[in-house]
Amino acid sequence: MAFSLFTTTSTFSVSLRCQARPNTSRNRTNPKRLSTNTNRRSQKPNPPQRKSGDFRPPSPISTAAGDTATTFTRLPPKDDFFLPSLQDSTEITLSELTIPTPAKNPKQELDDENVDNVRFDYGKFELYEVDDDFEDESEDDFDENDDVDGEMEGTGSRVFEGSGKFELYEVDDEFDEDDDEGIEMEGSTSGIFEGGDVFEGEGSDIKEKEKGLPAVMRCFDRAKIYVKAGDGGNGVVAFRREKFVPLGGPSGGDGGRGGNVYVEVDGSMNSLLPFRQSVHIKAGRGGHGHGKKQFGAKGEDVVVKVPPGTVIREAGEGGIQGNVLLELLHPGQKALLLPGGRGGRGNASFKTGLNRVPKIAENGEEGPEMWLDLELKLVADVGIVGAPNAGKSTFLSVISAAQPAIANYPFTTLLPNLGVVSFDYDATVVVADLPGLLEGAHRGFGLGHEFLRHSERCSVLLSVNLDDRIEVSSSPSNAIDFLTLCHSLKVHVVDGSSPQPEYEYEAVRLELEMFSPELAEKPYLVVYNKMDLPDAYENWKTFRDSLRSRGIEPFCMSAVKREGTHDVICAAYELVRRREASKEEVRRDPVNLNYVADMVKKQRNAPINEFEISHDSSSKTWYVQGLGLQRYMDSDRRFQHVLEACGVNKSLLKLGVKEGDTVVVGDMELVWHDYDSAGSTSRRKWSAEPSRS
Ligand SMILES: Nc1nc2c(ncn2[C@@H]2O[C@H](COP(=O)(O)OP(=O)(O)OP(=O)(O)O)[C@@H](O)[C@H]2O)c(=O)[nH]1
Ligand SMILES: [Mg+2]
Repeated sequence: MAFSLFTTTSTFSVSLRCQARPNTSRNRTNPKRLSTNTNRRSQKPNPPQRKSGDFRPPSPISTAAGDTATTFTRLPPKDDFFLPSLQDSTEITLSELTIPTPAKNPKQELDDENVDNVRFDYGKFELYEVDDDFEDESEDDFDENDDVDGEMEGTGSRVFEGSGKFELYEVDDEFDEDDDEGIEMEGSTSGIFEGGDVFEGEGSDIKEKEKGLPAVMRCFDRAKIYVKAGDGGNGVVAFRREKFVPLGGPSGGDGGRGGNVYVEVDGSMNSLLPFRQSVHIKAGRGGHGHGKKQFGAKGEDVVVKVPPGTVIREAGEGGIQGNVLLELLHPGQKALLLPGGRGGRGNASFKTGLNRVPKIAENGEEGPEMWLDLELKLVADVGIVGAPNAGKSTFLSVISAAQPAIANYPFTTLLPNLGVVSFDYDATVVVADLPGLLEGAHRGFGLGHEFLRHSERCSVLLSVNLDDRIEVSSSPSNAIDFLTLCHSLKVHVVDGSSPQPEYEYEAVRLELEMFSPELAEKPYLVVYNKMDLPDAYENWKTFRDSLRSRGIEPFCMSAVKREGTHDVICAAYELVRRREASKEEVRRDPVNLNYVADMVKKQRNAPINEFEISHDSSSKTWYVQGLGLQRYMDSDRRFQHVLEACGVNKSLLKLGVKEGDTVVVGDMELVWHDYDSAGSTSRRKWSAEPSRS
């Protein structure tokens, strides 16, 4: 009985990527075309020459002597600039409000078409290497079966090392991503340029809207990166050759292990912005072994620095989120994410009493690789929520040294502001002032989900009520996403001067609940603001009674006059402290941050005699699956011994394998031959056969 080796086709994803490249784009016909354009663009255009007869506008300011004076333009004050109608109107519903889009400059009325044009549309880009000798496509004999392994390495490492030549070209929109493994590169680059919206599982309309936001308004709180641990170096076959040392024996050293990929929390980071630039992160590969029993060098480790509050997931597909791998909250936390591949053994390691001249060596193990989705959730103890214009930023500016923008129009705050409130030497509370919430925030209205998500981590939410011109028709908008970032508390600020403060309070609350019931369950304080205004002062009692009837004791304050603010923040601190104390018990179990690496190691060390066999009778194929078996697939001869030793052959025979059946083990296809010649009863013979086309 014997297996004959059939094929050992490697199925690295990257190999496909390389194969499909020549057919992908029309630009392939002349890959240097865009680089030429780039050069051209870098040449400054000549300024238009004024002809003698050109109209020259009269100078707006002229001195008596007739000299032209310099003129300066000043922007109108903010109050005039944004939603001027608010100043006069008596009642406006929040649902009627829209966020000021940067493209919509009141001075430059743009129709919808123009607005679209103004948006930041970076298109899709793909990077590929340009061959120096590449002149004409007809001469390009691209052989798909070329050493793919080598190309894969070259492409990856050169991206980061800056060597080699790369060109940026635009990819056709109709380009079918499924046909080409280049998707990997493309996916990453679009991840760079389009921020997090690509990876969200939200409605397409929301994605559209986010694309329109300029970079400063988008939070860089999502990123998609590719990490790869280094491959192990190969072991070598070498023999000691020295004068006066006859038959020196095997001396091939082992390969070095590949570099590890670590993830570390860097307290000085507050966004995932750095991952716009570097998406592919690879650890170094281990050095190969050498003669004289010299071991290869270890591959260089890489440490991926992330801000506190980063959640790391396996990259999801088709809008489905992958599993959470790690949640890194505290500065200094460091996790081993992917361990480098083990170095292969050199022939010196195979020397035994029976085989004193081994001529085999192992290849290094491949380093594991994966795409990761990173998501940053701000870590604050207290989140301040409320309808727009309630006075949230004013409150933060009073209780901390933070200086957020404050103005009398909604959506002054577009990104959360963090402030640290110090009570004592070691007692501090981090407070996040979140953008205002509007009706529909839980569906992404306003700045919607982006902000709600961040509020999840706040311990306590403070809620500020407004009173003035704004009536909240039914719910909040922006801040909800950021609330996810606040640890344990929210302070709900209500504008006391709004016509119906209770209604506003209810609307914000409802929006929080609709976004996440967990979020709504977090402890919160309700603060009635703008008590210095007569309307607010009058409405206070009604508001208080209405909340008391529901078992909530609201606070009142005037943030502008700094009255009542101290009580609020002290109460918030007390709540945070209590919550932290209750959390201590939960934290007793130390979190194993290296469990991903442990899983990878476990898979590597899987015993070879654990395997499963399945049979497809229609194609007469047997499938053998076993993680441990795959370790030995580098050497054909040895692999067949392994199959024998670990009992795969016996099991197949028991199950009824027949002459000519195909046996698939991992990437290898083998053909089963019954070999039972007289005189060699127990010996099995293996013969290699040409691979199947
Ligand atoms: N009279 C009075 N006005 C206040 C008080 N607190 C805030 N304001 C005013 O209310 C307006 C809005 O204040 P902000 O702090 O920007 O409100 P916000 O809740 O942060 O608003 P958004 O960021 O747009 O959601 C500003 O003009 C403040 O001066 C207060 O206690 N009394
Ligand atoms: Mg604000």
